[in-house]
Amino acid sequence: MAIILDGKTIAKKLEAELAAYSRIREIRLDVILVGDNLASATYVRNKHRAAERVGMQSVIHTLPVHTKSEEIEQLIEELNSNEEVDGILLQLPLPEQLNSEKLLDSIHPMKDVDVFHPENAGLAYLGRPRIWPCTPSGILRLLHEHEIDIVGKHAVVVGRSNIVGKPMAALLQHANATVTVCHRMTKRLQDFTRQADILVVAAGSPGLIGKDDIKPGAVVIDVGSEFVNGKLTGDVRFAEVEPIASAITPVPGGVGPLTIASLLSNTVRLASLRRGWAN
Ligand SMILES: Nc1nc(=O)c2c([nH]1)NC[C@@H]1CN(c3ccc(C(=O)N[C@@H](CCC(=O)O)C(=O)O)cc3)C=[N+]21
Repeated sequence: MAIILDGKTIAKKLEAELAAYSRIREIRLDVILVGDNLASATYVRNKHRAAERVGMQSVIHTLPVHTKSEEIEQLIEELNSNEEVDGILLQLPLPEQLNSEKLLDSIHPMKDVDVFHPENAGLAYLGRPRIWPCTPSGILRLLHEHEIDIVGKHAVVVGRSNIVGKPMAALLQHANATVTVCHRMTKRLQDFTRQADILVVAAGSPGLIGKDDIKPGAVVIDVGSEFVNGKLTGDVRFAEVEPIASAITPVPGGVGPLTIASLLSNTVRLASLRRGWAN
């Protein structure tokens, strides 16, 4: 029987802290959503609602699927130079005609809430973070709130994306874990995952991890969130892993809500750095 790491409850707690701050300062997050990807629309709506709950201004720019790169660049340019805008998030994935890297690079580093800009990523990887990407920082908060010790533990991260896997590994290392990173080319994945005291699965591969892939007593963090037959499905087969793990996140209700709370928190942080409110 594992402890269920309830992301919703901790997200609420984080939101309460942020709401207290939003009462003193006006903070604004702008989200750009291109195309009509159903999952993206859901996540963007969740972000908008969370921002409203904490009293933050949230503006969503919904653009049609065939929008030209130049139009998005122009919008980003406007938001970059608009003093009222504290954070800019370009929702991924983008339609295939668009160059994500180029567009993400054009977001001003002081408004880059996702930590995609090389300057922010570089600072974070050097251990001098302005902010950490939303999902990794949410996961660290989750571990911290449940008093799960990280120091000296073997953390295994499955996935090496710029938004989750890479920064997750860096952040765990920063928190003094011993870190192994696995990915789709890893041979004998199970040999690695079975050694994990803390297993973070961010492969985007529904049901990838089962009971034979974990060490009894492991802490299992499931970052997977794919719609399978209309149902949000994680990378971990929860029902079979839960009895063996010591703690596990559910999907939904685990990492997702904390990712959003961290997004709001990152927006506040960048606002205070940019506007000189930082203490
Ligand atoms: N530039 C960018 N930044 C992102 O951070 C980003 C992105 N693009 N593209 C897509 C992924 C995915 N992502 C999620 C956010 C919230 C939930 C979430 O709220 N999940 C809820 C439930 C979702 C639902 O209502 O069905 C939960 O797990 O309980 C999930 C996934 C952010 N992403």
